[in-house]
Amino acid sequence: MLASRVWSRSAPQSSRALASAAASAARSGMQLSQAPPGLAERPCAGIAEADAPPLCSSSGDSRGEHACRRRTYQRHPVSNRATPVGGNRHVLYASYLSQNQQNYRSFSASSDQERIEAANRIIHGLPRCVKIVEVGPRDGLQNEKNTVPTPVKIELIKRLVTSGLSVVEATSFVSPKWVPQLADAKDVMEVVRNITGVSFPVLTPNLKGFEAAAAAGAKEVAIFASASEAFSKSNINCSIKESLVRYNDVALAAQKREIPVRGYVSCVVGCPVEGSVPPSNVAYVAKELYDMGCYEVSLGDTIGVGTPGDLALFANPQFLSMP
Ligand SMILES: CC(C)(COP(=O)([O-])OP(=O)([O-])OC[C@H]1O[C@@H](n2cnc3c(N)ncnc32)[C@H](O)[C@@H]1OP(=O)([O-])[O-])[C@@H](O)C(=O)NCCC(=O)NCCSC(=O)C[C@@](C)(O)CC(=O)[O-]
Repeated sequence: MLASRVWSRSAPQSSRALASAAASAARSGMQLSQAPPGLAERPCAGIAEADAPPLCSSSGDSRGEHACRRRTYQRHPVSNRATPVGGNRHVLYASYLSQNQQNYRSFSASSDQERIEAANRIIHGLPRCVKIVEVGPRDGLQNEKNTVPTPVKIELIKRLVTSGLSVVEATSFVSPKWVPQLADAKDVMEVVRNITGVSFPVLTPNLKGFEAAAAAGAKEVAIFASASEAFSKSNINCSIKESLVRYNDVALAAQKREIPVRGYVSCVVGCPVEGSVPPSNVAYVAKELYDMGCYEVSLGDTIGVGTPGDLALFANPQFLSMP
């Protein structure tokens, strides 16, 4: 299964916790988020701003049904302009991160008692909640050697929902020539679109996919660019720049229909073809996706090679303004 790490709501904590959460994300589709500077943040329903923990991964979807405060770069899903709320969060986050780096340092270089105290500080600093975007029915099944029958996919989705997941990426409206395993996207959506209280985003690589998804009743779509040129070409058969042009068309079409769009950036640390990927590529693609209207942007350590140091970089408030 491929990895994803979001940057949309929530604030990262220590670099190690962040990395470990991102590593989990790589395996399960759980997504972490952190707000880049100048982007909107908004509280989760259920917790007053003053009570909110300084850091929080997000949970659930944009409806805010979970009682956590989301630090989000979330703008209104279909608006092109972010509305900043609580603008000092990045400062809070930065000081938090450096405090936790100190905690880790004292953890590794001190007495037992000091280690216990440092461990407690780290544990207390863990996020109160995380957003889980379950991507198994899409990201998992797209790689199956044999195509899973549609009723089995639907049953899988239903069981995932029953387990309490509130965002389940249901399928992809991609070319069946490229991903035959998901050629039944319309049939899957036919059923799951009637399940209420859960978001079922679907991947749409182009306008054709978006139109098909919308016609099938998709209420949320996801566009997926890459920070690696080689991965972009092998995954969606076009350059990063070309993909952004396509995705801009999708974002505009989605905006007209008031369909929220999530963004993915793949290969944020490493690419199976190119090797290491410059963080400036990630910043560029993430910002483009955000600017075209994505309400959240997932940063994917697609091949799971990130280290705490790599991932902490994305938590830096200056990350988006990297040259
Ligand atoms: C992007 C394309 C379509 C370009 O593929 P292409 O071959 O360059 O496109 P094309 O425009 O030349 O079209 C080729 C054929 O596909 C059809 N077609 C074209 N578009 C669609 C569509 N939307 N739905 C259905 N059919 C479509 C089109 O009509 C045509 O059919 P023909 O005329 O030959 O009969 C193709 O490369 C593709 O579908 N790629 C998707 C691959 C994919 O799903 N990858 C997901 C991998 S996971 C990932 O990306 C990372 C992520 C998201 O998980 C995050 C992370 O973990 O990091």
